[in-house]
Amino acid sequence: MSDSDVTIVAVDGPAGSGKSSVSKEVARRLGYGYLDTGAVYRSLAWHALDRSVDTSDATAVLEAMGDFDGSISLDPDDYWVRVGDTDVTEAIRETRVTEAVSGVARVPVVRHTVNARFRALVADSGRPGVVVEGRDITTVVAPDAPVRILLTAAPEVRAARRSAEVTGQDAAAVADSLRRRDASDSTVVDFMSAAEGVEVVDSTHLDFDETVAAVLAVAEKMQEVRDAR
Ligand SMILES: Nc1ncnc2c1ncn2[C@@H]1O[C@H](COP(=O)(O)OP(=O)(O)OP(=O)(O)O)[C@@H](O)[C@H]1O
Ligand SMILES: Nc1ccn([C@@H]2O[C@H](COP(=O)(O)O)[C@@H](O)[C@H]2O)c(=O)n1
Repeated sequence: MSDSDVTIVAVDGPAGSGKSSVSKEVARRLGYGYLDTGAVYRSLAWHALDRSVDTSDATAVLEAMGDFDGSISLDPDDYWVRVGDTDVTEAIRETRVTEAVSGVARVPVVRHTVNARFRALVADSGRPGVVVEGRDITTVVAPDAPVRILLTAAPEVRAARRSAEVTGQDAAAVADSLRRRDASDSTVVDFMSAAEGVEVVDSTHLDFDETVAAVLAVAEKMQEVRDAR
């Protein structure tokens, strides 16, 4: 990714830390594209479930990947995710997909394949920069990005924010779901602590606008440091 002229703002963090909503707004403010890498893993999980594949079976997941025809918009103002001709933007947020996605994401060949896709999407974005968010963007997908941020918030705050948007699910169930997904995902990549050179933005005591401002300030500072070298 470092060969591309496109500036990358890499944002990682645990489930519900605000990566998608904050990164999308940061992309708008910077005039950048926005790449939601979790949505790509989710669309692959949706596709596997659509094929009635057992997503804990790595061989079956790989087979399902063979005819996966996914696409994603990098426009923060016109965001969509598709599998073939089917718009799955909403469907990939369903609980059944959320529960299955970690199984898909733990398959090494899957990760390798989608990472190559992420790099191509950024390089071909036609934008001066792209905010790329996920779990391993600062460490694996774009370790040389000029801006690398770990976006965190206390577990109970993340659970409260997520349960406020999920109607019909109690707060304890939401907290448990976030905890289980983080535990499972953490066995594959470390996104709970910042790698060397990665700046932490902790939004526990920040509202949404303050968090966007904090990320923009860190991005500006890191970009200046890089430019001064
Ligand atoms: N600083 C903040 N203050 C208040 N609410 C916030 C803040 N940051 C994010 N939110 C809200 O928290 C919820 C979770 O955010 P978001 O979906 O962006 O997280 P995420 O890290 O992308 O989650 P996931 O990993 O599950 O996809 C959303 O409702 C979002 O609007
Ligand atoms: N870089 C990434 C991004 C995501 N994942 C996996 O996808 C799941 C969904 O991601 P969200 O950001 O939409 O919550 C996530 O739980 C991981 O299993 C990943 O492995 N690497």
